[in-house]
Amino acid sequence: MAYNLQKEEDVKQYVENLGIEYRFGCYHEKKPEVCQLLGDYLEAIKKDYKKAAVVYKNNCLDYNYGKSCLKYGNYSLIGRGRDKPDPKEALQYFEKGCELSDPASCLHAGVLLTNTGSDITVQRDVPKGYNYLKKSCDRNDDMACHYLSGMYLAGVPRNVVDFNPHNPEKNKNIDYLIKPDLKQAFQFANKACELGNIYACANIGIIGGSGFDDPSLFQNPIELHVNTPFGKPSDTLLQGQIKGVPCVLLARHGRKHQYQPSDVNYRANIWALKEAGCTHVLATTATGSLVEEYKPGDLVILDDFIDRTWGRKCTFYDRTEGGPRGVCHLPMRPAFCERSRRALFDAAVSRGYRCHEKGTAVVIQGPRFSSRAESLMHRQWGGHLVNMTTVPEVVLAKEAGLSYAAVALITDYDCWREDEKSVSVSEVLAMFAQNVKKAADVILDAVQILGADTDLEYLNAHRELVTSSIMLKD
Ligand SMILES: CSC[C@H]1O[C@H](OP(=O)(O)O)[C@H](O)[C@@H]1O
Ligand SMILES: Nc1ncnc2[nH]cnc12
Repeated sequence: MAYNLQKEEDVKQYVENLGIEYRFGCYHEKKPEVCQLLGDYLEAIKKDYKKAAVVYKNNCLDYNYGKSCLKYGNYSLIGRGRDKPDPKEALQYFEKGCELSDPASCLHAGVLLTNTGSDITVQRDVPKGYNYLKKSCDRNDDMACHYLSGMYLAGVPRNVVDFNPHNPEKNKNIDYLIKPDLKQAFQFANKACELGNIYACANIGIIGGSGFDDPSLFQNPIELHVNTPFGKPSDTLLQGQIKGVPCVLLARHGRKHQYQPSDVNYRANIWALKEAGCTHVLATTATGSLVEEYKPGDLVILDDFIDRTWGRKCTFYDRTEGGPRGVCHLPMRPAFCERSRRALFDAAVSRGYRCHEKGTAVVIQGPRFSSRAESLMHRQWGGHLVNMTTVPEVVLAKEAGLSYAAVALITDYDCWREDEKSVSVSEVLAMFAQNVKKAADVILDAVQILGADTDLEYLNAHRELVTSSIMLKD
């Protein structure tokens, strides 16, 4: 029969006939896939959860249809189509669904067994739950891979009460059922991303410079202690989420600002972020301005640099034990990732902040500021800004195959202007404090822009560039 679905009567008739067809296919032809459709029909169209529950349950038990076990398990878990929730029964159905090769059932069984929420009443069994999650991830369930990545990132303690996400020192001595393992976390996140889970794709490192290392960017961050072949990063990493996008925050100079620019272990910082699974790094930096139009209080999305630093370790490829092998001759044009630069710039513009789309930073060794003659020379060289930290950070991020961009906040006019006093540290910090909200807003919004991006080819391009730049690997 032909239906005219513009007509209400025809639509009603069509829907009724669909129900009749599904009942016939399920009860007379005994086709389990049609019984599943009947359950979905009762649930979504008739909103008759009691009947839907019976159909799913019977289809799971009588016809061994895994997806129906999952559905009935979910009904048991939330008490749908029945008097009250029954998590123990839910687990039985998830386990049966998993035995029947339904990856989502394995995921649900795994989550129930490993979850620690107070409303969960099944006996916690992490090894068993882990096996279900692993089975699910092996069968290409992206959520299971993502969940496993989270377990390895923070570790799973034997006794949940021992674990304090805000006191990593204490956590060092607790008994873990699954020890934190950043390599495993990264591998599972990678697989989840390849399977299309965009929340596992972007994992954004944020390097906060002078005046920007506010842990309250995240709710309930977890502290990660990381050691690297290149030594320790400036501080513990704070791992959390910003509106659902995984992020890792690191204070460039340490949270107590204990490392001056030439003493920052840039290699350990970038390596640690890479180990924590970061795909991107967004950085802030306080900078002096070398040109009139770039005014204190403005933002600049850096697009190039002039390196005036010396003696800083600026490559991972120096035969450090545990580091990569070969000699890496990396092109530096463009120095910064265009995609991440664009995210920062779009974020600044949509906030209505004064922001320059481009700027070359002259990176001096510090810790002293420039002399007047140096400042005038930096202007002649074509620099727009001056700071002390962008090199080697940008270079190492590029060597690590990461997408790196930096938002500079102008704090002063350095010392090139006639009749004006020179920059001072108190001026820099006061100006930064006055404007830090701008930098924070731009970073937070850029995180959302990058997290929602589904075209991730540029991340592969960053990695491939590194591979193609290495000589003498063995
Ligand atoms: C605090 S004055 C100079 C200092 O400030 C900038 O630090 P960061 O880039 O970490 O914001 C600048 O690069 C100098 O290191
Ligand atoms: N004038 C300046 N020189 C170097 N680093 C800076 N950071 C902020 N202002 C600076």
